[in-house]
Amino acid sequence: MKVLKDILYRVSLQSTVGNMENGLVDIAFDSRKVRKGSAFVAIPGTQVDGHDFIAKAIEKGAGIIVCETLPKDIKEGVTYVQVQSSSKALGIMAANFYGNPSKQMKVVAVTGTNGKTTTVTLLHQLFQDMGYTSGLLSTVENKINEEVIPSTHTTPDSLSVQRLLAQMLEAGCTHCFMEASSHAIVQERIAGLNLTGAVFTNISHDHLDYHKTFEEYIKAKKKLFDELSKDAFALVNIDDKRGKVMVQNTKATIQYFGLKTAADFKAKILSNTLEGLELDINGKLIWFRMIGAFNAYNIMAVLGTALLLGEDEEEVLKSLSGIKGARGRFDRISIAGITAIVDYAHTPDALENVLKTINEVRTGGEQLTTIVGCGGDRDKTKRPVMAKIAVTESDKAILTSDNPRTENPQEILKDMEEGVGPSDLRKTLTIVDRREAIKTACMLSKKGDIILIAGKGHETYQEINGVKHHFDDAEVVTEFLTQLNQN
Ligand SMILES: CC(=O)N[C@H]1[C@@H](OP(=O)(O)OP(=O)(O)OC[C@H]2O[C@@H](n3ccc(=O)[nH]c3=O)[C@H](O)[C@@H]2O)O[C@H](CO)[C@@H](O)[C@@H]1O[C@H](C)C(=O)N[C@@H](C)C(=O)N[C@H](CCC(=O)O)C(=O)O
Ligand SMILES: Nc1ncnc2c1ncn2[C@@H]1O[C@H](COP(=O)(O)OP(=O)(O)OP(=O)(O)O)[C@@H](O)[C@H]1O
Ligand SMILES: N[C@H](CCC[C@H](N)C(=O)O)C(=O)O
Ligand SMILES: [Mg+2]
Repeated sequence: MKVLKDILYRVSLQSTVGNMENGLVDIAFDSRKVRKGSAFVAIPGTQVDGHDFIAKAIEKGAGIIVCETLPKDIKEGVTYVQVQSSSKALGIMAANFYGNPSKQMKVVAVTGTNGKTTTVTLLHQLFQDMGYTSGLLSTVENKINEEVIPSTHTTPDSLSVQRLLAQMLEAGCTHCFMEASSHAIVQERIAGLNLTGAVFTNISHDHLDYHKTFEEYIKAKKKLFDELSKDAFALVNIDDKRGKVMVQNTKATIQYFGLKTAADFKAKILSNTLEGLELDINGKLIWFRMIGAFNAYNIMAVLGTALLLGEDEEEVLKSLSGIKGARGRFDRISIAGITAIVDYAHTPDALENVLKTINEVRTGGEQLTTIVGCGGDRDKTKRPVMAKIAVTESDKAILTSDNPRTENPQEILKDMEEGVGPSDLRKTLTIVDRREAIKTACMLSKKGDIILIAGKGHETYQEINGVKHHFDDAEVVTEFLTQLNQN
């Protein structure tokens, strides 16, 4: 049995009541998961306050309570630990509980509005390809070597992070590549991690529902770099206007990557087509299977990380050149001479990048139809902006539902329509039902045309009122294009 005082190593304590030698069988931050002998950590949340469940946790057998405010009613035989931030304490306690796995592996966290999943997935594939056993924590899936563990968040809660890392270590993983979402950084889901390095891809409009202002959103991402140790590396996109801000207070060794500005890892795009990218990297001309200029940034982030981890440039480029990237990111489906592209672009910046890429690589003449929606219970201010980008950059746009969650899809679409100017109305359709929207786009397309289905990428569900219904953009478009092909 683990002992409380060991688990609290490096947690800054404000006060304690009771026996610090008490044992614990596990740690829980949800009273519903407490069992006899658990330590319960009370966290103030966005919906409720964990402190309101302390009595419930004790009733269920918790012998240790970690909290920010001590309850009035102190129970005999229970140990109370008061800390300034329970979520931070939880991260450090989780790391101690699982034996600090991140100290025995090389863990790299990637943050930024777009490109996190792509970058960590490429890194995982690259290191597997180069003969390492490595782990992955991402929006699409978590992986221990090649074993897939379903993912519920972009960055799991801190207990899950540490548990997964411990499992990775046990499976022989030497590296772990993980996404650090801004929510996770603010909520201290990565507290207690010993990072070998952190990467910044870019920052643009998203999640203002949660962070309230763009400044707060920048601050959230910057916190990752502020907290790196002096032995770590901070690899930053120099072409992003906030790149330097990210690392202005870091103790880590700063390195830059980019395409436009002088950088430690720099590339030039030689060609950009629907087949892939050709890059000039230090005079070497290399072909990659990834599509779009934004992926040149992701490739450079991956190359920089691999080199900072001590890998050989030639070997890295050889492997990287054959890698395809993450599911649902610029996935191409060609049937009946029509090209459908399924992409996870769910921010204005991502949508603009994907559409610009398509417009750069298309030959002209063909019709480009974009199907896009915006998620419910998420940043409302991006809705008109994304609709505007879709209609401006395409020949036809169909506004439809993404994951409405608890919102009325019609209301989300009304918010989106605000972004469509009068002159663009004639090329815009609004079809609430996503399946109908995809069907309509297929029926309006002919040989040579392109359909972009944006926003859901790898997702295989549509979340409506708390229920996830099976829905897969790639599956639906394949069904309708196949029907067209047969007629
Ligand atoms: C807004 C947000 O990020 N919420 C996360 C947060 O929950 P919360 O603060 O709302 O928690 P709460 O429900 O208020 O409860 C507060 C505390 O009381 C506890 N509780 C609650 C009820 C009870 O009966 N007993 C009890 O002890 C809860 O366990 C919790 O510790 O902490 C939870 C545990 O870690 C997360 O699961 C939850 O993610 C929700 C489900 C979510 O949807 N998060 C999204 C927005 C998210 O995190 N997204 C990012 C990616 C974004 C991106 O970059 O695209 C991600 O990393 O996935
Ligand atoms: N470096 C990049 N810059 C801008 N856009 C990008 C970049 N990389 C990918 N994208 C676009 O953003 C979409 C999401 O990419 P990805 O899943 O890699 O990002 P993410 O940061 O993991 O997103 P999330 O916050 O949802 O986890 C892609 O489908 C593509 O349209
Ligand atoms: N991690 C992002 C994913 C958005 C994906 C999009 N399909 C949506 O549902 O809005 C979020 O939770 O905001
Ligand atoms: Mg992601």
